[in-house]
Amino acid sequence: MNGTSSTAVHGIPHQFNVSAAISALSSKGVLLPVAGAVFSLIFFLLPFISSPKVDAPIVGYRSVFELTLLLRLRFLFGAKDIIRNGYSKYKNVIFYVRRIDIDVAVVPTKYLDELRLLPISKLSSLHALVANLVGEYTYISRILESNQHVRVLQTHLQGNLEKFLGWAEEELNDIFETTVPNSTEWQEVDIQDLQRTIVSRIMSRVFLGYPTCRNKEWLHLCLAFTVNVFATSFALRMFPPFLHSFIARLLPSRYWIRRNLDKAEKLIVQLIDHHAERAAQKAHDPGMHREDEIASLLDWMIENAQGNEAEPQKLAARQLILTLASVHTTSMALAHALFDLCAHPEYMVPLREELLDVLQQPGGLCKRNLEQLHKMESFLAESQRLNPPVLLTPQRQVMQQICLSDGTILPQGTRIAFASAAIAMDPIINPSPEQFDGYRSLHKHQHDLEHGIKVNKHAMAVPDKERLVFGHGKQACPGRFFAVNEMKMILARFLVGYEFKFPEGKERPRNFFLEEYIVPDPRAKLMMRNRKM
Ligand code: HEM
Repeated sequence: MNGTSSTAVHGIPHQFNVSAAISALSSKGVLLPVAGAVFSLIFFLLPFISSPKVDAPIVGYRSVFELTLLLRLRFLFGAKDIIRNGYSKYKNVIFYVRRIDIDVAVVPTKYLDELRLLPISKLSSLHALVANLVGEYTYISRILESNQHVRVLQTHLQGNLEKFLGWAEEELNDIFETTVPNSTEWQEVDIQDLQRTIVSRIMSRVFLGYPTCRNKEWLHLCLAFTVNVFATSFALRMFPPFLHSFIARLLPSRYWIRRNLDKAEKLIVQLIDHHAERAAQKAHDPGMHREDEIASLLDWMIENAQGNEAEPQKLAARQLILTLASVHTTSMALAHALFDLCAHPEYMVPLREELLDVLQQPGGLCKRNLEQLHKMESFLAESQRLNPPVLLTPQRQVMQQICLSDGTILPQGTRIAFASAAIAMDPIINPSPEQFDGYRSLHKHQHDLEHGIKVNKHAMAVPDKERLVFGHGKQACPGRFFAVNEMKMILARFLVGYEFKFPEGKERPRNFFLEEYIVPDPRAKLMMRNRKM
């Protein structure tokens, strides 16, 4: 996946990705290592995988005679059933699943309350992410040096949500004028690619500001980096750690990660210079408003850097990591929502009516109006419930031994995760879980209101034991409030201006699974045309 080509990049993101993994695995740079993996597994890998650290059942074996190697290989494409069966059998106790590179302890949600506020020094999502992405060889381990990428979202993005959503809307207006197909005739559209284009422009506007958000080279980097990171990490995870340094040198995708980072750094240096020029202008013109200085999250990161955080190399890596966390997750969720809308067209009219009603208020797609789109939020939440990006979330690495309230010990080095997707399909939590009910969370909230519970614990961005798609606790996704509003804003534009349907003879595309990651079929398209007003 080269760093300059202008062809569309199909990628998926950790919670962050799977079509990246799928296209990555099918790219010729990775086929060889994948084939080698089988050999490697048989002869080397098994002795190197640490055995379970917690005394808990291991799920998934078909019989006592099944080889562990086969179970690990089956997890590659059969994780959904293995985890779901494990969850139905051991809902309230810890059980293990065997991934190709590690055993993961799946922990029941009864422990969430005591785990959610533990400091990162004890239980770390970052370390789990870095390990999943084989960070030492994909340069992702740089995020362990500081948490600046989380601070900027938790403080500046979250604190100025309205302003950033305003910028998002501006960018969206331009995208709909210049990029989104415009025709009164039905035409087939690669809707996943279109969503990636839209979301990467919006995120770049927020992260780097205007005009970088329209810089083709940067936009390509955003998508290529994720694909290259996933391609490299999936290939490496097939091999025992002692071979990683050797295999990494053979992987073209790893070479391209390095190139992506170098290019990003050059661009960031220009932006740092620009920031310095504006700061100098301000020194001459004290009347200049502070708002003019902070034109992007990058500006905030420069101004609020601690230690060596403002070094261009570090800022560039963090910007790409922010992109990796935000673009594919959001664009995939939007693609799923449109697939679900076509599969359940009865929702189109009520969602559109709610939207047109809200748009009677001044402010267009401002935060206040977006918050009124209750049906749309419920619909998006249902689409995510049935099509989450990851089956096991949140994931954490135990950094120091933890003793749980019932005496259960989680030893240092244990990888823990929650069976988020299986929980969402639990009929006690969500009756008739296989059925798509676009108003499910709306009805739950209405039911709560009737019983005097005013707080909306069913709001999409509020992490809850029964809804873990954005993680949970202190380390839950720091971009989730922006993400939900952004998705509503984009879906609203499509609903107002367009009609959709599946191509002739097609139905809702199935999802692909790779380990715990889920992606929509990367080949799936939609038909769209301008709506007659
Ligand atoms: C539908 C869209 C999204 C989904 C489903 C999603 C999901 C997640 C999940 C499950 C986590 C891990 C949380 C945990 O371990 O408890 C996470 C982390 C993260 N997300 Fe999101 N996310 C989305 C959009 C975004 C957006 C738009 C941004 C940026 C504005 C963002 C930034 C991040 C970052 C930086 C992290 C890593 C935090 C860390 O390093 O600990 N995400 N996300």
